[in-house]
Formats: sequence, structure tokens, C-alpha cells
Amino acid sequence: MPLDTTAQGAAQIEMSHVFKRFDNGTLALQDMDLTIRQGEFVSLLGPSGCGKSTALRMISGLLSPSSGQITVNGHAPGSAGKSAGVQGGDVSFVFQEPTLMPWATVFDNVYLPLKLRGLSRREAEAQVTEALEMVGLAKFGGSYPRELSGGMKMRVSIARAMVTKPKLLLMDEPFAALDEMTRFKLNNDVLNLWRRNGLTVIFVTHSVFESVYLSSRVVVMAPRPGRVVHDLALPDATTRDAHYRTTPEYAETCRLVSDALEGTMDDVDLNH
Ligand SMILES: Nc1ncnc2c1ncn2[C@@H]1O[C@H](COP(=O)(O)OP(=O)(O)OP(=O)(O)O)[C@@H](O)[C@H]1O
Repeated sequence: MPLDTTAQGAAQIEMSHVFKRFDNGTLALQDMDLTIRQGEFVSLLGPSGCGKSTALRMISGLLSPSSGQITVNGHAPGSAGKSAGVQGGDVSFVFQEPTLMPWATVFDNVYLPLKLRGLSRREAEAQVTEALEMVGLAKFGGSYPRELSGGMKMRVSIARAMVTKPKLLLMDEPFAALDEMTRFKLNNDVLNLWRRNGLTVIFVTHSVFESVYLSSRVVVMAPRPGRVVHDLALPDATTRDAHYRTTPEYAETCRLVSDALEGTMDDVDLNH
């Protein structure tokens, strides 16, 4: 499948000859080149230890490369709004754990990034309400995290990421800890957010099925050292719905991506 980037927007993220070696000597990423254009939904797919999270953390500015260049919207990663923690201005990050403040209501959890930017509760109210509506939690603003299911907590975490209206959403295995039905539901929520808000999404996952369902492009990575081995453009992602999972096209694309992934497993030892 040739990668057709002509229909996409401007380059938003550029990684050029990026290497990351940790202090203990592990070469987590070797010579990674990646260009992501505005509006793409890109999954980073690969076995444990292939450097998916490392790549995402470098794009967010949480980690620096050992060598090579990364730019996000033409600037060094994380250079805008770094004080906002997980919410870096134009860029938001959703982790595997929802990381909510247990003592604060859902409203206050979602308000946090705006509070850190100096907005009063009153000034932030409309934006927080809109973000909660986006994820179907408008009625739960007064609830506490302990009163919510795992899927609802993750939706709060997504609302918190969306409240700053980011242009780029980075998601590190956000649904790995959830049951399959909740995961399917949240996959649809994320697809809808992506379509409606003109976002760019980079989504880290181990799951072939999830990557094919969500993405306009799947970047397959291999470990030791972590590197990109395939870059696959997928059929139109803008019209997918739950029915897509039952189509022959979905099955065929999963098979293609699975074959690409299997090639990376040849020398993986499972004690990793
Ligand atoms: N802070 C660190 N110090 C040393 N080594 C690290 C550190 N973080 C990650 N590594 C190593 O770098 C490699 C890539 O790790 P990374 O977490 O990016 O992989 P991954 O593909 O996201 O894995 P997983 O799917 O298991 O989360 C691994 O070998 C890991 O052990």
C-alpha cells in the first residue's frame, strides 16, 4: 500500500534521524524518520520494548532525543505551555492510567489545565462543560472519580486532554486496561473527536485490530533496537463505524498489518 500524503495538510511533526539511548545503555530508538501531517490519525504499533512510548514522549517534549531533530509545528517539542504539565498548549497527552485527582470532582479534574493557565472557574465553565459533553459526561461534573467506572474515568481523562482544544492529541495505550466492549465504545468516541475537531492523533497500541479500526496510517515498529519497519496508509478512516469491524476490507487490512507486525517478532525473546 503506497503512502499517499498529497491529500493531507501541512507537516505537523517531523522526526529526522532520531536516536534515543538511555543512561543504562539501552538503544530505545534508532534512526527514526517520521513525518506526520495535520489531520492524520497515526498508530504506532509494535511489540513491547520497540520504543513506541519513547517516541511519543519525545514528540511531547517529556524526553529529549540523544541525537537527531524533532519539530512540532516548526518548534522544539513541548516549547509551548510546558508549565501546564500533561497539557502542553497545542498538544495534549492521554496516558494508560486516567491519572485523575481522587479528591476533586469530575468538573475540577477537567478544569485543571485551564486553572493552570490562570482561568477562574467561572471563566472556564463553558469550556469544561463542552469538553464533558464531548465525551458524554455532561451529567457527571459533580461526581468523584471513585464513583465512576474505568471507562468513564478514561473519558474524563480524554475530556481533560480536549479542554484546551489541542491540535495534536498523543495517546499512550489509553484503553489497554479496559474491557473489550468499553474499548470499542471509546474507540468510536476518539474517532468522532478526531473527525469533528480536525485533530491530529498519534496513538500507541499493541493491538492490530485497534490500530486498523482507528487509523489513517499505521507505523509498525520493531525492537532491539527500536525502529520503524513499515509505514502503511489505510483506506479512508473518516467514514468508519462499528459496522466496519465486520467487513471483509477490515479483515483483509488486519491481515496485512498483522503480517507486517509478525515480521518484527522474528528475533524477539519473550523474556523481555
Ligand atoms: N527510562 C528508561 N531507562 C532505561 N531504559 C528505558 C527507559 N524507558 C524505556 N526504556 C527501554 O527502552 C526500550 C523502549 O521502551 P518503550 O517503553 O519506549 O517501549 P514500548 O514499545 O512503548 O513498550 P511497551 O509496549 O511495553 O510499553 C525498552 O527496552 C525499555 O526497557
